[in-house]
Amino acid sequence: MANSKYEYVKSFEEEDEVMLPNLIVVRIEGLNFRRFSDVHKFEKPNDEKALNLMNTCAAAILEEYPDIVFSYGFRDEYSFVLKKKSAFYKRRASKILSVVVSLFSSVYVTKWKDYFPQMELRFPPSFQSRIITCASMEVLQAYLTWRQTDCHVQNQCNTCLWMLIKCGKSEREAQEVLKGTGKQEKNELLFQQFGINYKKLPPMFRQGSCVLRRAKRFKLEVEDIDKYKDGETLVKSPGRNVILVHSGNIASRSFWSQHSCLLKELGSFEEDINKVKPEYVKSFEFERKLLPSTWIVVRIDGRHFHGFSEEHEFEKPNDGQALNLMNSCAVAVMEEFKDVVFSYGVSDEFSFVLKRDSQFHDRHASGIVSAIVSFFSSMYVMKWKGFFSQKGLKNPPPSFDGRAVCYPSKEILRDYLAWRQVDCHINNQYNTCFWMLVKSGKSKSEAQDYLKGTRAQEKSELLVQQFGIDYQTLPAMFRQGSSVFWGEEDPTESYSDGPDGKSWKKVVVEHCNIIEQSFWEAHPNILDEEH
Ligand SMILES: Nc1nc2c(ncn2[C@@H]2O[C@H](COP(=O)(O)OP(=O)(O)OP(=O)(O)O)[C@@H](O)[C@H]2O)c(=O)[nH]1
Ligand SMILES: [Mg+2]
Ligand SMILES: [Mg+2]
Repeated sequence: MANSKYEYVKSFEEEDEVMLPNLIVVRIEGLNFRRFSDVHKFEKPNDEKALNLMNTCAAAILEEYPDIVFSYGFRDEYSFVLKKKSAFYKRRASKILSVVVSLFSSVYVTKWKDYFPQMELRFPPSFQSRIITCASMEVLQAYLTWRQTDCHVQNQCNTCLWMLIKCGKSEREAQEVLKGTGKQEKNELLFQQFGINYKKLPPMFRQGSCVLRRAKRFKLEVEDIDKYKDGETLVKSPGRNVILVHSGNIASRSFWSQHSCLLKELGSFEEDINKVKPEYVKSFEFERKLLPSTWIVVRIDGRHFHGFSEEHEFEKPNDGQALNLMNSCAVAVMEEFKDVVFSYGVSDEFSFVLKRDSQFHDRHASGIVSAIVSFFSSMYVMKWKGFFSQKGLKNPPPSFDGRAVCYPSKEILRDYLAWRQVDCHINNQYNTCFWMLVKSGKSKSEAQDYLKGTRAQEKSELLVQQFGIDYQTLPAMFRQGSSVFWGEEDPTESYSDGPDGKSWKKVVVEHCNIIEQSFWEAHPNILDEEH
């Protein structure tokens, strides 16, 4: 399809394929979870229900993405390991980290009430995610050991801390008591002061949780079984194809060899390790930064929304409510992330423009993309009922992929937005014709053939002549997409706080031509770098 002079903006997109033979791990972590767990009154130091909710989300990820063969999590983090030869999203880092965090977030919201029936979700949970590349099985082993050691250290420390707080110390005093104490001393403190034998605490708290694929010939009646195999605890089966296991050393040869799918899809470890090389840890913490002083655009796009819209019976070719739901989530993104200065949405996608000098997540691509995608996904599920009161959300809940691209000048940024709006126009005109033909009795392939090679002008005429539709009179939202931005001051209305202390403004949604100069002249503040 001919697609305008603006298409050159695609050349600013960077390749981010994780090359073979690197193994791909995605780690997600709760954003602002301290506040989230306070507001939702999680038990300290471990809330069993919250941990099981995390495990359920991990299980949903394994059920939905067959390339993920192993996952390990504790507290508010989870790591997902893709099989060795995975071609998931062509091994593109940004796509992979975003669809994982997106689905995790939307499942978290969907399943919330199963674990917290008495507690309303007060605000959307958000997670950030990143890719860790492991050049060999040895590096993967080091990564898993590092995470499980962290689980242990954090849990022991938090157990002491909260016991001290529960018996009257302030958080600061408790931290003072624990300063400089080793593993052994902490165990003794727990035993002597509180009669707690650390080793007897639930395995899920001490060891974290693994969700992995069920072996094909898995014969046990899992729900009834507590203990199986050496020192591992199989709690229950959180999904049809996956099992939940707790184990003291997930990066040991023996654990690996007990789970044939790990050996098959990932390979084996040469020997057991008990120390992680510092240079490996450094590599696990590495993150790519986006170029300074460039406009960052994060574009998100619904995953398999063709199927999702069919399943939820969206109106064709445009469902006003579905689009309004997308817009409402974009408004929430702008209110939450004050560095986002403009958003443009069409169909199942939204582009978020961050101001040129934004320091959001230190300009780390994965932090920025995942924070926005995760927040948007949680919001979408939370707001669903408000837009589709008669329709339940089916399983699996929706997810979005995302990527960040830098544009070096305002002109190129505007060409990017023009590219999206031209795309909106082309697709909408085509889809309007296509569905009118189908509704008038043609089969889908007949309609496709009929429209093949037709130009804009011919499509316009077809609509007028055959269906009496003047394309220009169709709703502006369908033809122009939706532009979301901080509106100008209007003292007659009530407003929420604007970006960077500029109060008395509110986010508005308009459907207008953003290709023409006039829009930007009328709204000089949007891309004003003095923000
Ligand atoms: N009926 C209906 N369908 C919509 C609407 N908005 C989006 N869609 C569907 O969502 C699809 C979005 O296109 P894509 O993003 O290219 O396709 P996708 O199925 O989401 O696939 P991926 O993005 O590659 O995962 C469209 O082809 C439509 O089928 C709507 O308002 N009504
Ligand atoms: Mg899509
Ligand atoms: Mg799309």
